[in-house]
Amino acid sequence: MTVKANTQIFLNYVDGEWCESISKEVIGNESPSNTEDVVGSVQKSTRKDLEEAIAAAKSAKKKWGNLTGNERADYLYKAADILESRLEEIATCMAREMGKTLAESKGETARGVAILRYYAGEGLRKVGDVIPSTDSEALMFTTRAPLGVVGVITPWNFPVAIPIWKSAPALIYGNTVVIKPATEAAVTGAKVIECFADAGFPSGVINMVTGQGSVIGQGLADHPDVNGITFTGSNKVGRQIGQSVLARGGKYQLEMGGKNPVIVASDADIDLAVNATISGGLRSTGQKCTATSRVIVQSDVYESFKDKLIEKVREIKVGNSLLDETWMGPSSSEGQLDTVLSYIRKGINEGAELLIGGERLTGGDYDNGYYVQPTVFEGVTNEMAIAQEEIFGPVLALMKVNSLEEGLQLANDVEYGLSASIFTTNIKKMLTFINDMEAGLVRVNAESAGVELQAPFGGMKQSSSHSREQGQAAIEFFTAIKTVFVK
Ligand SMILES: NC(=O)C1=CN([C@@H]2O[C@H](COP(=O)(O)OP(=O)(O)OC[C@H]3O[C@@H](n4cnc5c(N)ncnc54)[C@H](OP(=O)(O)O)[C@@H]3O)[C@@H](O)[C@H]2O)C=CC1
Ligand SMILES: O=C(O)CCC(=O)C(=O)O
Repeated sequence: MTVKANTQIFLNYVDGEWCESISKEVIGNESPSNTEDVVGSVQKSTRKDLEEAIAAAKSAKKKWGNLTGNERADYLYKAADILESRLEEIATCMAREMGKTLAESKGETARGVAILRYYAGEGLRKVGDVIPSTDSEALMFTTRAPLGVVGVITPWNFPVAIPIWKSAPALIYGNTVVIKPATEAAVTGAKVIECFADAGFPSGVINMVTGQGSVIGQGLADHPDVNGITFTGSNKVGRQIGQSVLARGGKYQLEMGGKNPVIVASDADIDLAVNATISGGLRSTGQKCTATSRVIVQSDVYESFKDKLIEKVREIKVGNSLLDETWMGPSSSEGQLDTVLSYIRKGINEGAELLIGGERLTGGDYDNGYYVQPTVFEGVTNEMAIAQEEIFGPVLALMKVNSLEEGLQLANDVEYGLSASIFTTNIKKMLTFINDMEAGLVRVNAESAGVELQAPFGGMKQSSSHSREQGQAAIEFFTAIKTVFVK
């Protein structure tokens, strides 16, 4: 696309320097709220640019890995302070670039600051255990070694939090990083890397190369000097990355899609369930892997839940992500909008009943962006695409059931297993749900989205590579255990 004369061009960050790609080509990012607003441009890099970044990370890894956790923590604390001081600016950039509302963008940037501080704290926590040896004269214990160079491939839907929740643990446990942010949100990603650069990390410890997924992302996955890859994004790309890394004996971690259910039991607090369904399903325009997309309601409360839900959905204000009155912004891109609209058409064609929404929003300022109405279907059955496939948009599918058992059976009858909620006041139902729900995040009387940085995060079934990120669980991916025997 053409770059407007006043558009800032963001460079790659390699070996402590901001550099132009040898391609001399850039990619311009426009706001999905208003396509006339060009947010900035990033480098359309080549494999040669990537080679340089990986070489820099490889040569920096020994020295960085030999620092104490406390020394590494100082850099993370500095990056956190810088990000905090730029919170307003970076959140505004995120809201413009990928269409999340400004309030949510500020919340996510503050979460990035908190994650950096949390992992800085990890620098002083234990890394191993003393294990009794059968030899009375020996000392046996575990310690941990960093993987080396970690490739970080991130999506556009959390352009601050995800790059940080992957890079911060990688760094504190002694790895060096080459990050490839999602192209659609790479200007925001570059601003996050500016915070790391300004914190004075030694050259080569953190590097960023922007460009196409098939070139830079795949290049990271294929490179023999990249010891581990951590990825969040679609199942299609995730599986491909997993296979590439496995084929060369590297380590990989994949966080992918979800088709997250909420069960509303007959004894639920209905107002709570309605509010949580709306927040979990429609905030961020439904573009979260943890977003609620299936709402399974017991028949005796179905009508009252449905009426209250529709009444609240009708009140949702859709608009430009920068405006205070906006509750829901646009889809992040034209492609994403088209995907959402095509799922809505599929829902109608497959016989689901459209209760509200279903259309692209047009007229006035809407014509300059990728806006879609919040949409609710009923009469959805499990064979329908809208009950099985990740839509990544503001679309809720209502399903009526006669019992918790039937609800759980429907809830588990998908290939995904990321997040799930139940609304009930009955302890037995809560416990049954906690035991029987096939999901990595199981939530009771709380929305399906929203994870806490100090707790493990990841899915079952096709939602992840079965590892966990965040909290102290992150150490399992970013390090290898060494069992030491001393006599
Ligand atoms: N689980 C989650 O949180 C997310 C799920 N999704 C799901 O994926 C769908 C498509 O979104 P999309 O952005 O295209 O997701 P992708 O999986 O295509 O992108 C995620 C990241 O992978 C990169 N990538 C793309 N192709 C390759 C490749 N061949 N090798 C290595 N890396 C690659 C992307 O780069 P680039 O941006 O340059 O293409 C981006 O950095 C969404 O509709 C949604 O259903 C999307 C984002 C997040
Ligand atoms: O729900 C959240 O806060 C995290 C969601 C997430 O990780 C994702 O959508 O990729």
